[in-house]
Amino acid sequence: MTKTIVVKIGTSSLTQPETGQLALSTIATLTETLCNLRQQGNRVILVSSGAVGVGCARLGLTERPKAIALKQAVAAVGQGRLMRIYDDLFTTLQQPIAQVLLTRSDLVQRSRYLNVYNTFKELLGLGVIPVVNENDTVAVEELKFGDNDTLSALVASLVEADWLFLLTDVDRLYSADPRSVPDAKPISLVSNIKELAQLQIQTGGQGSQWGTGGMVTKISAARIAIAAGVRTVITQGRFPRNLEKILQGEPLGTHFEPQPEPTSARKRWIAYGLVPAGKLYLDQGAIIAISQAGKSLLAAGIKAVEGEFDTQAAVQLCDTNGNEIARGLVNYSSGELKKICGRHSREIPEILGYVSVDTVIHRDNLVLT
Ligand SMILES: Nc1ncnc2c1ncn2[C@@H]1O[C@H](COP(=O)(O)OP(=O)(O)O)[C@@H](O)[C@H]1O
Ligand SMILES: N[C@@H](CCC(=O)OP(=O)(O)O)C(=O)O
Repeated sequence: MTKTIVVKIGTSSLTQPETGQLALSTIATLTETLCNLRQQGNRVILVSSGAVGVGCARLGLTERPKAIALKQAVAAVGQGRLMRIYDDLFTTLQQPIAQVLLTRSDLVQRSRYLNVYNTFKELLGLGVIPVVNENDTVAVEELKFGDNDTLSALVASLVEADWLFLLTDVDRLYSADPRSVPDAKPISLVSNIKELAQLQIQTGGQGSQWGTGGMVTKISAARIAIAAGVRTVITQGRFPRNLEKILQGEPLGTHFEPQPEPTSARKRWIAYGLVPAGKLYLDQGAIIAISQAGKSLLAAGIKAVEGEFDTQAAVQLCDTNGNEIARGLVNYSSGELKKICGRHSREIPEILGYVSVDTVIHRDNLVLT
């Protein structure tokens, strides 16, 4: 049966760790594998990192730049090289590809979000393999995906993919970073989000020399994807042929089972497409009301408000320790909320001097994260 498959490959798999030069055999095998998947009738999207790494190698830089302007310049050099290599390899196998460079702002505005969706739909309908990356050269700090693990999960969620593969330089997820904890236990299956919390996985530092987020971003990517009903697998990038084996049922890598009832597309956009502009800290009663009883959020349960935002902004809903529980679109600005937090809904007209809605966030605009 035809499947939609999103494959994300990290810099650590695309380049040789010792020299930073391209790992040509890996890229060639990945190309062949993705073409095979296409020929079997699947829709395939490749999310490829490497612009900064390849740009560094091209310019003889031995470290990933920290200064933003330099990183953006280096990415502009590397992205072109990367696409050239992909296009040469895919063209050898008669497979058309397309470059899709995204920034977070492309997903924040609903009309642009839908536009991106339509473009992917057309490309996949044409049998093209879109090669996606963050548009590093123009992305501004506040509106960045920051890492391609998150980007790939958002793309998989957008196109409602069946599979998301996160290819990296370890064969699977472990209970702790196997580089520093040699007896860390391999994890083969995560059946639901609750289990993920119970596993208490340690993710150590920032990952390999050239990678960006380490395992932290892969786990949060898996959360986003499984909430959208996408089965997610973390596996080793050095052996791209394993993708076909996994699709045939071999138990390789770490599998995250998709949520049985995926969150709706609009709620996914609220939770992960939008960039939260502030935080509301909730008392225990409000947390139970929104998370267990499926209720809307009322002003009475808000203990504190953080950030400056207008009505209809996306905010994070947290417990008093700052742990995020949900996100939603507010019916009041931060200025109004600071006045009415902790107060009963019937007091709102008197405090504000005008009549407005009872709910601070209506349950239709509220999504548990
Ligand atoms: N719990 C863990 N299980 C597996 N790997 C981990 C874990 N915690 C941290 N890591 C590290 O994450 C690295 C992969 O992340 P990263 O370097 O960002 O890769 P990529 O470039 O593929 O995105 C691994 O090399 C590994 O050292
Ligand atoms: N957009 C950046 C990659 C960011 C990123 O997430 O890198 P990685 O951790 O190697 O997947 C680039 O192309 O260099």
